[in-house]
Amino acid sequence: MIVARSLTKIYGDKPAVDGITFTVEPGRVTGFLGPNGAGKSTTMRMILGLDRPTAGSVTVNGHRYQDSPAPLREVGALLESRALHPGRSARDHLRWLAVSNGIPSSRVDEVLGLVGLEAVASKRVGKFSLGMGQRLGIAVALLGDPPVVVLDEPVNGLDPEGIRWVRNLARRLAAEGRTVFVSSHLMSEMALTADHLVVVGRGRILADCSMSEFIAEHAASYVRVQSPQLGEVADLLRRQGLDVTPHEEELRVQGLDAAAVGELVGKSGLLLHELTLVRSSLEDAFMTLTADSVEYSAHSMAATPAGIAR
Ligand SMILES: Nc1ncnc2c1ncn2[C@@H]1O[C@H](COP(=O)(O)OP(=O)(O)OP(=O)(O)O)[C@@H](O)[C@H]1O
Repeated sequence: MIVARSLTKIYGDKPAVDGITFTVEPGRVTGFLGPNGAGKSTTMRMILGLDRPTAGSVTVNGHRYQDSPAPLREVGALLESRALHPGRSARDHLRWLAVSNGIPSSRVDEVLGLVGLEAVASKRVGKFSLGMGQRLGIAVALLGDPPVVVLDEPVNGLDPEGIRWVRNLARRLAAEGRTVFVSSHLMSEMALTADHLVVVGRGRILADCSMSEFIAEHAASYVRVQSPQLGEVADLLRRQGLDVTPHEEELRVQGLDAAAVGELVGKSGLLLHELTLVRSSLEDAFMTLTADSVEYSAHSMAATPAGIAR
């Protein structure tokens, strides 16, 4: 379990992480979601003792990471910036880490198999593609068979098969009872992977809830109704207490599902030309939630078109 309390990191006079409190529970995948610059990597670096909090604290299984007697066996991590010796093979890199952390070298071939790198285990890591490098990073994270796994943007640079593999791996690790904390700036990715979400923007928590609560609260849906008798249909539905918004040549109806709206209109003898459930995507919900927290948005670029052309 990871517990952050009022965790804060200030660079210069700018808070990168601004007093956040959250818990990452075992047995589920917790998605750490936020736009670029939201403070995800900084938070993960503090979890792993690579950055010192300006204030507040974060503990892994009850103590600070740097106080752990066997850190690699306690927390496995994939961070964005990896320090790999380019001349070393993948197997030698893992062996070196295993030996220096008291992990049996038999585990090296196990993790190479787990991440699908057996065939290139002897290749120099300097020659690895981005995707192979990500797989090696995940092999490092799993080397100590840790109960807590922290993955910073693990799908970066992966092809669709690799993305699916990471997703399944994260879910499997959680099903084994581990604490799995995965960062991403893509809601669509998290929607398929995470059971729980911690959403951050500009170093602050914007949401901390289950995936299903997030969907229920933020992904709005309505029934689109088209009819040659739009005014009468609107009156009928409003009399039933429904929330009806005229929009161009259609009505947007909230409060009942499409079938129930259709039955109501059908019973009244009014004509219907279209009845569709429209769900705003989770990506839209995430964009709306984080709109004020995005550091570099397309709007600021659009305001300076000359700058883009150069
Ligand atoms: N070493 C540093 N020195 C100064 N500022 C930093 C440093 N590291 C991060 N920052 C700033 O802190 C803020 C949060 O950065 P961080 O990398 O944690 O965000 P992130 O959510 O991981 O985003 P990304 O997905 O772009 O990496 C940003 O404004 C960033 O510019």
